[in-house]
Amino acid sequence: MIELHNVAYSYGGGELFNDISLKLAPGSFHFLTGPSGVGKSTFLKLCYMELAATSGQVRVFGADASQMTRDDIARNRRRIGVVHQDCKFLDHLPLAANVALPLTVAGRDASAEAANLTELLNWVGLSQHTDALPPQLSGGERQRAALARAVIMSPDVILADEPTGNVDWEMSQRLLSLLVELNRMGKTIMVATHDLALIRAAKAQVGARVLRIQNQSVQLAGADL
Ligand SMILES: Nc1ncnc2c1ncn2[C@@H]1O[C@H](COP(=O)(O)OP(=O)(O)OP(=O)(O)O)[C@@H](O)[C@H]1O
Repeated sequence: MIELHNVAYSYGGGELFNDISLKLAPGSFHFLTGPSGVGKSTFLKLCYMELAATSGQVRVFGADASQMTRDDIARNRRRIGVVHQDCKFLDHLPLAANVALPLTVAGRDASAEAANLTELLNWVGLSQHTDALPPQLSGGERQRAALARAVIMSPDVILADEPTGNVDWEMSQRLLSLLVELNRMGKTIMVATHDLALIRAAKAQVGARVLRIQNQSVQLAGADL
């Protein structure tokens, strides 16, 4: 699905990553961990082609990201659902319209897919809040709305950046179970988190692998977690 071959990345100062090689196989579930500032968000951005590798090759759905046109990148990105760390919404639009936004942006008729939208909002437990404006939602509701927005285009891959960052344990378990359910449906998942308790809880439910960023590299963590 997503492959990195000898990838390095630098924002202009020192190298953040050096010589990373990794494959995200279809249907896999990975956690990406490491201390704050180590490069988890940057790594995800390389995977969804928000950033281009300084050297080496990122291959997304079989194609070299550096050779893709802007249209290719846009088309391939629709197959990747991203849950951003800060989950921004358009505050003047109700929740349902915010979740449906990727459909609208892709030129699809959101009203024709209203049944799917209703089902999706129900799945994340937000059917009572469809008309609420984003500022009226709690942290956990916003995170679940962000997850719904990330999956509305039926992506093959879901990349989530600290999806449980600002929620309590019960809500983080609920978000985790939604991600596990998506994985069971065949989606490839990568979750960046520094929450080791969440990783342990997930390992009891799903065959997740844990990648740790350290020494400018990404390594498979052992069973010590
Ligand atoms: N646009 C940017 N320009 C320059 N440096 C940046 C930029 N974005 C991030 N960085 C730096 O790159 C490093 C990695 O940042 P990144 O956000 O990827 O880390 P992270 O592991 O996701 O952190 P956190 O867990 O705190 O979200 C940090 O030192 C950060 O300051």
